[in-house]
Amino acid sequence: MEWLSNTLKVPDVALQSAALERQMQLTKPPGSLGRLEDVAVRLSAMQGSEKPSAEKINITIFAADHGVVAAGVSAFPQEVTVQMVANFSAGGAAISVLAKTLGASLQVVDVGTVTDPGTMPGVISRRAGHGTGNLHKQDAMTSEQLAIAMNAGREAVLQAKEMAADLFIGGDMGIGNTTPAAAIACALLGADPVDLAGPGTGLDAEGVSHKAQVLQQALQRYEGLESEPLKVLRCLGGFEIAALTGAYISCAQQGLPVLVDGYITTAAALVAVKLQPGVKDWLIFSHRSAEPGHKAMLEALDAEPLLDMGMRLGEGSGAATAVPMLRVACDLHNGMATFADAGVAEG
Ligand SMILES: Cc1cc2ncn([C@H]3O[C@H](COP(=O)(O)O)[C@@H](O)[C@H]3O)c2cc1C
Ligand SMILES: O=C(O)c1cccnc1
Repeated sequence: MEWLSNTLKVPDVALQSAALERQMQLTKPPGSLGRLEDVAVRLSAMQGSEKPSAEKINITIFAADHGVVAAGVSAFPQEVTVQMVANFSAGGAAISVLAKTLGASLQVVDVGTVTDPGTMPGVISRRAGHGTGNLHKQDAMTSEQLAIAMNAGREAVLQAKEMAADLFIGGDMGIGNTTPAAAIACALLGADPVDLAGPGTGLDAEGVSHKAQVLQQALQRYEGLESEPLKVLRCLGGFEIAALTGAYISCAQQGLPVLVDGYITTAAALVAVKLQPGVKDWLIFSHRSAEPGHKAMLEALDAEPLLDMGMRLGEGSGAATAVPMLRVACDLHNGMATFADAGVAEG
């Protein structure tokens, strides 16, 4: 995993200044397009292009199972993970529909569901195991498994780069994965599980309180986690979260902008940024999940997402929903006339 410490690219400062300058010259009061302006300027700097674009989107969903489901932390049974992999492949999931709407490429990487889904169209097998160990009682994974999962993320990004994607969206599928996501956030932020555990797929208040207890017990087994992001990922994470972390670091190494999705992907982003702070420059945060603990993670990352739609699905669905906004931002940036072009008087 030496690649983890490879140098990150840095967004182009000259293009950022040029894009900012252009925004000031477009026929509108400066700043009047609000965050659409920021996003176009950031994309221009990240893509190293005077004409930012969000047309060619690569969506990769990482799917895996979680031993901690045995502790009763999800409203849904574990077999749903592999059933949803089949649903992605058949085109019936929310993200399948969104990918079609956006004309985005969609692939699924199986990083370790409990049962092997076998060969399916659009599903790549990079299995690190048959689900993680139960983080309530043991380390979630071994170092070897962590490396397989993180490499799976890197490989997906290299492919996205090869197909000249403008933007990378990572999605998650794994019943129980709001628990490792919360565990990671608690460990890295020194937060209390009571504040970060939420209903996920639909636990009631009693279920949420049980989940917080499971998290509390899991966290008690470790010390000094705040300064050890890789250990946090290995002991308290999941294969798909590790793959997403690897993918985000890889995007920063390749200079590929990322649209971060919701709760689970933000936990992966948190690990990536703790490992390599420069990753943050490549992340655009798409939406605020309805999962209550998302807010704390976003605040820790000093991130203000574009949308707040009450979504809490995962799969990359929140990020995909924000893509039209990025397209609008790019079209405005690239297509509007300047004051000089249009002969409009400046203020
Ligand atoms: C049918 C279905 C489709 C999903 N797609 C994403 N998730 C989301 O919900 C799960 C996390 O919530 P929890 O920790 O409560 O299990 C993950 O699989 C996540 O991707 C789904 C969940 C279900 C049930
Ligand atoms: O925001 C998310 O990513 C999320 C929230 C609940 C369940 N699954 C995913």
